[in-house]
Amino acid sequence: MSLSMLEQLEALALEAGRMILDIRERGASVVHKDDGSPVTDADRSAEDLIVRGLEKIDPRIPIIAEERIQYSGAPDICEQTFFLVDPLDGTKEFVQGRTDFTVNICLVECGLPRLGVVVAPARNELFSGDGHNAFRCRVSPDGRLIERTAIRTSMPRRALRGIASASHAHADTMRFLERFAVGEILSVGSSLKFCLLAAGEADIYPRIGRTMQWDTAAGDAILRSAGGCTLRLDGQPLNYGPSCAGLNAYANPHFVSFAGQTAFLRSMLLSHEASAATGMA
Ligand SMILES: Nc1ncnc2c1ncn2[C@@H]1O[C@H](COP(=O)(O)O)[C@@H](OP(=O)(O)O)[C@H]1O
Ligand SMILES: [Mg+2]
Repeated sequence: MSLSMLEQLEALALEAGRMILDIRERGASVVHKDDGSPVTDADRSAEDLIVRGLEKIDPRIPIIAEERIQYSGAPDICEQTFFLVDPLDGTKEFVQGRTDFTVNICLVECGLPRLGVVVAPARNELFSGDGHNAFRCRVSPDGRLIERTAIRTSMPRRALRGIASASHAHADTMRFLERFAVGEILSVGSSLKFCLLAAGEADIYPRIGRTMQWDTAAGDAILRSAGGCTLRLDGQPLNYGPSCAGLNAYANPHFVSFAGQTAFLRSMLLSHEASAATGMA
């Protein structure tokens, strides 16, 4: 029986996750990029493995991957169909010896995140979504899927449960959470934030700060597949694809991810005039 595209992406992300854990076991070497953010040999090796795998799955689909775009530039994107790859999201957490780091692969179609896979290798977990259904899977210590459970977002409560970046939650993010009367706030590194919204463990994830499309696409695909949504602060949809020439082409605007419906989040954003009041749009 031939595997679906989602199953092939899951297998590839699991393989990359195993490689990352092996490198961590041996001791990863860390250098800092021009922007001061860390990169390790685990990021680079996992990305090479994923790119080779994606080229085998469908050589016609262009690949935008975090590390290679910095030295070889971006390929031409036709009709907004392409893979977005972040081989190791949450590199800071990885370097600090924490478990909230992930492997991310997303297929973008028509500017929308359609298929997404996020593997958290140190937590033995995989999340995925195909546009209709989302899954949380347990992974065995040798990297096999051993249990697949369907997940949905939970109906947001009156006191929203917030989730924010562990390493990059700026004052603007905290002000946003206060404005929306968020009660408890979980602090988590990497794209796991989207996955925890998708699994019903949090309600709202505002990101008032810099992210790139490869950081968010796979997690966002899973959240949307589970019934949630992601909007820019002005209430417009968050889309994927190059917005200009150069490296900033794949930078995201500020955004909010939500466990409920798009119309509800949009009316919340507009009624609170979040972007206008803070100048954060
Ligand atoms: N000052 C900074 N240093 C490092 N990464 C930053 C950053 N500001 C934003 N980021 C982005 O935030 C991502 C991590 O997300 P989070 O803060 O939600 O854990 C990083 O992904 P990488 O770890 O793949 O580089 C990076 O793209
Ligand atoms: Mg990243």
